[in-house]
Amino acid sequence: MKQAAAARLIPISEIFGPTIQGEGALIGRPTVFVRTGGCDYRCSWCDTLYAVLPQYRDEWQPMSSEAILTRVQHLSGGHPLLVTLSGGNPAMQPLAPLLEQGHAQGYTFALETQGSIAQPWFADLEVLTLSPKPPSSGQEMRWERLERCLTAACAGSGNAGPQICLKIVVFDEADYTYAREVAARYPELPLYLQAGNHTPPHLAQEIDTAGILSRLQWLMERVMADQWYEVRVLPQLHTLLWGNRRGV
Ligand SMILES: C[S@@+](CC[C@H](N)C(=O)[O-])C[C@H]1O[C@@H](n2cnc3c(N)ncnc32)[C@H](O)[C@@H]1O
Ligand SMILES: Nc1nc2[nH]cc(C(=O)O)c2c(=O)[nH]1
Ligand code: SF4
Ligand SMILES: [Mg+2]
Repeated sequence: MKQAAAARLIPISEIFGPTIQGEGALIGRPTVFVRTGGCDYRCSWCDTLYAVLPQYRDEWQPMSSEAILTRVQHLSGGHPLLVTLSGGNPAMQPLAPLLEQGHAQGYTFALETQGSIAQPWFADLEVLTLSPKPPSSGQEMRWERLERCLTAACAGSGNAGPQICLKIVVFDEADYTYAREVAARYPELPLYLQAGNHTPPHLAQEIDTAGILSRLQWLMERVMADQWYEVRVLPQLHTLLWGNRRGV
């Protein structure tokens, strides 16, 4: 009995907000972030390695879904709002009870994941952001896994299923070509290009905002030159506002 309860605990790296969602389809939207610990990927430029690498495990707090929701309620002053689940890879965690309990109190949920692990509870989300990793990440693309995530999100019987969107980080021409391939495979899904931050904490002392903005400019010009008019091009707004600061 004790063990079953322990199995439902979720390793939490941080819970913070309300802040604005700095990325993708919901950019600018007030939200509280719940960041789970642990990831099945090791992207070369990951900006949240403290929620990825096992060496940080001691900093992750095992929490029940009730305790997570209590913290979210405290931060939001009891006003239901959008909760963004990120990580690490939050798809590794048993989040169905959190969604159920949060929904009962009026909270809505968006999830950020790379699309490597599918969960039946994807169907209970309001928004699912799939962020398949481009060549610069050093991770191998497994299309069948992304496909399984899409199937899981659409398989729910009780509701309409989440709004699904794709978000691809672009650093260079090879990443851009990859993004075009993703768009060609999934023409029906809204796709966001996100200019990469080449100066995450483990790679630089300080953020290079000017460098990020010139990549964003290159990316916009690249998209216009291709007359690619269905895509959306964005920076990480929180990075422009707060650099590599945690908890914002
Ligand atoms: C830290 S990840 C956590 C969720 C999940 N593991 C994922 O990758 O989608 C959240 C988002 O940040 C993006 N990201 C991570 N490092 C970045 C960087 N250096 N520059 C731009 N975006 C980055 C990821 O690609 C992902 O879209
Ligand atoms: N403000 C803000 N927006 C974000 N969008 C995605 C984030 C993430 O790390 O998953 C993030 C984050 O850490 N902060
Ligand atoms: S998948 Fe996400 S959290 Fe995991 S290493 Fe890559 S960017 Fe970081
Ligand atoms: Mg981030």
